[in-house]
Amino acid sequence: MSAPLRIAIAGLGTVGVGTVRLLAEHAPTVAARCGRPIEIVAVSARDRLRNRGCDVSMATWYDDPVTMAREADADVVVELIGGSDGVARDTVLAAIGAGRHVVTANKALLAIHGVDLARAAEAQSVHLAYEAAVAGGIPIVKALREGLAGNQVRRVYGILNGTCNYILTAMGETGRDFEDVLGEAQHLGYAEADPSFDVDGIDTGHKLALLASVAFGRPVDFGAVYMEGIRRITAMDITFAEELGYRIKLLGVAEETEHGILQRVHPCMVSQGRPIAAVDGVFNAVVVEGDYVDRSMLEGRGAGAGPTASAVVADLMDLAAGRGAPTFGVPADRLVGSPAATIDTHVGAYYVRLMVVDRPGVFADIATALRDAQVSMESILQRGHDPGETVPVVMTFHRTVEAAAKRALERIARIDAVVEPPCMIRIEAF
Ligand SMILES: NC(=O)C1=CN([C@@H]2O[C@H](COP(=O)(O)OP(=O)(O)OC[C@H]3O[C@@H](n4cnc5c(N)ncnc54)[C@H](O)[C@@H]3O)[C@@H](O)[C@H]2O)C=CC1
Ligand SMILES: N[C@@H](CC=O)C(=O)O
Ligand code: NA
Repeated sequence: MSAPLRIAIAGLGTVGVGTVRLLAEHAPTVAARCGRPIEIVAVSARDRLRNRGCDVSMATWYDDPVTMAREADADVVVELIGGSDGVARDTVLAAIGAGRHVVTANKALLAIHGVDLARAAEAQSVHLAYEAAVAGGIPIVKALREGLAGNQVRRVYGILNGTCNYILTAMGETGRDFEDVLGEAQHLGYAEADPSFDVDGIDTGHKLALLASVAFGRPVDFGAVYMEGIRRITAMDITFAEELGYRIKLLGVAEETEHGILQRVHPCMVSQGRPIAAVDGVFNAVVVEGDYVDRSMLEGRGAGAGPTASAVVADLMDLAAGRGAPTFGVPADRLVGSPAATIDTHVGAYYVRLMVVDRPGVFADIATALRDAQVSMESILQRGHDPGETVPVVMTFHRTVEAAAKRALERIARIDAVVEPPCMIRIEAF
């Protein structure tokens, strides 16, 4: 058996500890499968004395991960700290500068600096691998880069944030509202350090930008991702969605359109019959639509110590076996910038919930706003009849261009009897 692959781990939190445990527990199979053992030679975290329930006594301790990345006698630095800048970025740059491969779970870092880091890695002839950064344990980066590489991808979409899917599922099952379920989700170890990254769609946006780069062979373009989170979804919307035959999921969608590649993150209504509608709890799923494969879906746990460590170790095993690949599927200079479409060009159907004061003439005002914006209503229903009180009114719009739907909603929001900003959820045809 060849010499061990020596690794240095920066960050011993949820994912770092999961990785240490997996490597200890599966050491013989890992070594057998990649032809050499993987040995942890150095570690770094904030608190040296903390009991993490895993053994890192074989490794040299560094208080500073950047010094470790520069000086430790390691072939690979595993960055599991998090954050798009600061110490995580410095650690990765130091590792690359010292000629070491990098494995990371840090989607925020790669969504913002991915192309520059890929270029830096290529200049040093080292690899930058990040399977854990997108949909945790689901091997989607590898699937896109290798298994589906012969296809022209038309669309890639999925449930990419376990925290949001957990919250939406719990709201649906218990009838509780968003704020009630949020704290519970945060205790499970899935949430980002800043929970708004999860619930405002930013984490999904980071992952989508990486998927879109590999799927469409273009530079990572996080700035072009439209993002909307789940804060405005109520238990009432989930109940209405059920009645209409849908489930509400926070999806990231990257697709080819006549205006360019559109990357969008927002709550979606998906038909109850579609496999992705049944993906619940912390589970993620990614669907790839390609010209030859048609449709392929992968489902699995997108967060948590075990699933994320599974992806980190898979990347390490590739490196141990000499199977490095360009970060985004092709060398950074061969990624081709193509036009980015904006959300206003999106064409689809819409669910709209209004809270209105129940009085004569309101429906007529709504109908006028729709006529003026050239938006065609498919259905409308009012629950409850309580003259003078506020009641929900739910409408669905036929397929229309988003700019027109927005014009209609701006007009509707100005009607006196409409007492809250409308809640609009896009209905997906897939
Ligand atoms: N928790 C999860 O389920 C998943 C996390 N990720 C990503 O993995 C990365 C790590 O996430 P978690 O393990 O959840 O975070 P965590 O907060 O549990 O662990 C972070 C670790 O980094 C260390 N650290 C922070 N600042 C440091 C500094 N200045 N110097 C040295 N060490 C420092 C902390 O001491 C801690 O050990 C993040 O990029 C996250 O987005 C990706 C997929 C799933
Ligand atoms: N906060 C993320 C963790 C994995 O990337 C999530 O909830 O999915
Ligand atoms: Na993955």
